[in-house]
Amino acid sequence: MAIVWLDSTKNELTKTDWYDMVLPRTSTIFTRDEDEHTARRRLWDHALSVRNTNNIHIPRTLHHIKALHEFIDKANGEPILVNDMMAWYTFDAMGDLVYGQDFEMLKTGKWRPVVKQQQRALALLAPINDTIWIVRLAFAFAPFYGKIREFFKIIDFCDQRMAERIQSGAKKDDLASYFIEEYHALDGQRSLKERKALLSGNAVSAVIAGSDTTNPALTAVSYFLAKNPKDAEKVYQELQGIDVTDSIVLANLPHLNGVINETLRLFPPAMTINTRVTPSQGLWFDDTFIPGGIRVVAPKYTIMRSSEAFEDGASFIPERWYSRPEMVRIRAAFAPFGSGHRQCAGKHLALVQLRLVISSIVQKYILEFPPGFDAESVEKNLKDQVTCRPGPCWVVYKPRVSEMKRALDGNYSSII
Ligand code: HEM
Repeated sequence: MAIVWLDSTKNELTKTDWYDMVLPRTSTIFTRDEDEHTARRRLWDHALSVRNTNNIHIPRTLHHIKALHEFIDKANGEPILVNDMMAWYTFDAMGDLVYGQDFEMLKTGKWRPVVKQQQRALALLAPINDTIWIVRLAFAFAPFYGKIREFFKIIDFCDQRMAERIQSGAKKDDLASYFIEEYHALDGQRSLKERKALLSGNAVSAVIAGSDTTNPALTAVSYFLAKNPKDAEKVYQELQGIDVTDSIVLANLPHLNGVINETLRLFPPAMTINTRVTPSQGLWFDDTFIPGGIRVVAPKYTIMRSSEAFEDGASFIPERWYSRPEMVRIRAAFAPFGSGHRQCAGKHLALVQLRLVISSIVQKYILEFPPGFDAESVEKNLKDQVTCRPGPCWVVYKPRVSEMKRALDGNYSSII
């Protein structure tokens, strides 16, 4: 299976020049050197370990989930543009996780200009993803030109937050503390310039890799829940009598996790980005010889919808993940987080966040599309812009209490 082969330690595929995009900055995601990757990855595996995620990062997230509910309540039943709301939630939560600083977009209900600019810059970069040398040239010779300047602003923004974080000297349990520790630990082994590039690369990787992926996943799951009320109801039934802040219990709810898997399968946040290049001597993939220096990609969007791997692959069927396993023909084809030694370092954090946010929302609200809204447009307008961008998705969140009250009122009036 191509997805697994791409990052198998058994072959010598390496990352393409796409990963040079933010040079001289580097990090576990941006380095193309395998030994350097192993060394840098250790820090991320430690920082985002299951233990740290459950004990440190997730308790911080609960505060942002509360802000998300307050935002929904403020809308008072008016349609909400889910794409914006989830972008604000994920950037606020990642700002806190990385720097111990809430970006407060949910609270203000407004974009931080720098985050909006970064999204626009990624949209611009998308069509020239495979010719990253054009982007590098533009970065080198026209850094102050329009959209390119916008891309740099998010980097400057992350660097400024990191500088503030270092200056404050505070000992915090955020991700920055791990990056700063590494910065100091490499003193004497690496030049100051290299250490600064690593510090900056780590901060940018954390904010972008952590937010721009969880954000489309949460938008897409809201779309599927509004589109498939029976599935939302099944999740609601599973949540009866359980503590929706208990991430261990949530990990074992079959329909909730089926909904998440189906969302990540049909709208994979990283649709095609992980490109690799073949070694100079070339290599075999099954019976196909691929010469050296060729870029290869296993596009998740296409593979995860294929009928070879999934029966009725284009349909949203959460049951295939628990009661209808015959509908998953090739299990290894499901790899929204990548696979092997380069797979997502934040997989556990992302899954726990998705389970917490979705279950807390389903427990409290019924999701519906506003009258006249063309729901199919969310999928029709889906774009691959480094990460996945669902089309604008408008949803009304009806509090379940008022639903219950309406039903009761109805009963009373029929009795009277
Ligand atoms: C639903 C959410 C997420 C999805 C689907 C996802 C998916 C992926 C994928 C496919 C890769 C491989 C990219 C490549 O090789 O080019 C990756 C790498 C990575 N992700 Fe995620 N990600 C998610 C959330 C997160 C979160 C919350 C973090 C936390 C900061 C994170 C941090 C990283 C890092 C550091 C890497 C680089 C790993 C390495 O090369 O060693 N991701 N992610």
